[in-house]
Amino acid sequence: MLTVVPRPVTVRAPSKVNLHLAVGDLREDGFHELETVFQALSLGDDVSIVPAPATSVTVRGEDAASVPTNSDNLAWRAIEMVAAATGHSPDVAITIDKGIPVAGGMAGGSADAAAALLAADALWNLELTRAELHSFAARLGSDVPFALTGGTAVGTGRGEKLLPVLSRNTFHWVLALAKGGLSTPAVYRELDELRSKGSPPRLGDSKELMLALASGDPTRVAPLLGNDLQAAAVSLQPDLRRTLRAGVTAGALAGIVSGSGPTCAFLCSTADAAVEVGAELAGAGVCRTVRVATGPVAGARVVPRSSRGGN
Ligand SMILES: C[C@](O)(CO)[C@H](O)COP(=O)(O)OP(=O)(O)OC[C@H]1O[C@@H](n2ccc(N)nc2=O)[C@H](O)[C@@H]1O
Ligand SMILES: Nc1ncnc2c1ncn2[C@@H]1O[C@H](COP(=O)(O)OP(=O)(O)OP(=O)(O)O)[C@@H](O)[C@H]1O
Repeated sequence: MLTVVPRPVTVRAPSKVNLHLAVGDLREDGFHELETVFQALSLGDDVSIVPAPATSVTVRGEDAASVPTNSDNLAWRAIEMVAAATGHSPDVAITIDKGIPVAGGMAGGSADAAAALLAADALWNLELTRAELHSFAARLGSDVPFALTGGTAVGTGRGEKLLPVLSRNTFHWVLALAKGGLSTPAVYRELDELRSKGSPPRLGDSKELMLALASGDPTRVAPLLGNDLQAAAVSLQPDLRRTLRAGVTAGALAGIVSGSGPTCAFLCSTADAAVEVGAELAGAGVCRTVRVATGPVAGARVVPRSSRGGN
């Protein structure tokens, strides 16, 4: 008798940088009201799922050891959520190939959650609508909806309400990965603390940035990059100040802390400039390692079997 061996489904999801992250006041539900402009970057994670006797998570890659392999993992939670809502068994083996730094402010866990949602949709032939996927995503985390949509988008609410932004050209980034991670809630708490003690400057709206993105000119975009969480991340990890300076000294157009940090993102004028800035930063001893990346890229996508290595 012929037994049908189920084929794994693999989904690739992007990381993100916040080009503009204006943090409003703390809401009653514990979240802050945001106005943010996200850009999806080419550094990504691959998440594969295949039916198995029980749910499990295996994580591969440089930062694998610091990622939970139980039901705390956001990919596991995504599978459980879709399974419960659609009457499927959540028994799948999940494999995550991490290219996104863990606890780095680049939405790695959120990317895995978004990838797992799409993988469940494909494995179980659910044909979920974009609205249904978005609703699952928003319940999993504020950054998860953007990992599904990708591109460049403005996020409001706690970051989950998205509208696409016109962005011409490909931008070239250097990412300086830090030695440790930063906890997102701790960084938001630190910002509240800084604001209770004084009046750190607050970003305005993102209108100028939108025009610069539409022009596609990185020299217009660079001076408009801004992140209200940067002061809080630097307060918790003062070494980041040195990293930010080193990137600009190395020739980047501008540098910012990515999201809640501690990854620093440097916008460069060309692909060649990014390689040069990356090499100089790597030699300056101001970070754990560097990566170059481009943006914007697409949101979470099923990887066709023909373009997968090995299986
Ligand atoms: C820093 C950013 O990455 C910028 O895009 C996001 O705001 C964080 O998004 P995330 O990691 O998906 O965060 P969530 O898992 O939704 O929330 C984690 C915690 O971060 C804080 N949080 C998050 C989003 C938000 N708008 N306000 C907040 O204060 C809250 O303490 C919350 O309990
Ligand atoms: N699949 C996952 N990948 C990475 N971390 C995960 C995952 N699932 C749960 N976590 C937990 O979430 C924490 C934050 O990890 P993550 O890489 O998502 O941070 P981040 O990139 O700073 O998030 P964000 O930018 O969305 O604030 C980790 O320390 C880890 O304990």
